[in-house]
Amino acid sequence: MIVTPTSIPDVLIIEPRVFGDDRGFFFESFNQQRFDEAISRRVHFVQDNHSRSNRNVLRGLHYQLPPHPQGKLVRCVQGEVFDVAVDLRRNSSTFGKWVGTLLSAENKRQLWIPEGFAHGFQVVSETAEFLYKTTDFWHPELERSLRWNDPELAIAWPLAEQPILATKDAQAPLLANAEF
Ligand SMILES: Cc1cn([C@H]2C[C@H](O)[C@@H](COP(=O)(O)OP(=O)(O)O[C@H]3O[C@H](C)C(=O)[C@H](O)[C@H]3O)O2)c(=O)[nH]c1=O
Repeated sequence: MIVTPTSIPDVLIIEPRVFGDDRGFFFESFNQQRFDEAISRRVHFVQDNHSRSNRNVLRGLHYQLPPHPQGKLVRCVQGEVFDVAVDLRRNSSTFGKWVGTLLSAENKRQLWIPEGFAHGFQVVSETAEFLYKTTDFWHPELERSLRWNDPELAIAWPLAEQPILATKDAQAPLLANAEF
């Protein structure tokens, strides 16, 4: 697999080695040993999630507060999404900065988003199915949202029209007022 740091070095793009033949394709979507080597630490995923969304749905930006922040290994297995991570680590030189990349069934790319980041995606295909592994369990009492179109973040979402949002995301606080 090819591991490429993004402009926020701890956020990694992972491209698996895909084996194609006249039957189709095979690839290892997760290998504990190779993943730990890629991020230079032992990671223990405890939960797998799967969501399906229609075009222009924007899920996020979400994160969990300490003591249960979630690291996420995300991928798109049908359709295509623009996936975004925002650095909320107070002592980080890239605090408040974001990175984004297109994840699709076609490119089979994955994004590793460490603990301390807000995460979200916008669907750019007719539908998209999104899978991700998390390093801690869901703690709804610690879950927080960050406004997707906060001018301070200035995330370059790909679709111009108003996205389809959950109420909690439409009403999410700006970074200046967020709790983290
Ligand atoms: C996150 C989560 C949710 N739920 C339940 C709670 C709701 O009844 C239902 C939908 O939850 P929500 O609207 O929060 O789903 P998303 O908007 O896709 O949330 C996710 O969106 C962004 C992209 C993320 O990175 C987060 O992991 C996650 O917050 O699933 C669970 O039962 N377990 C869970 O781990």
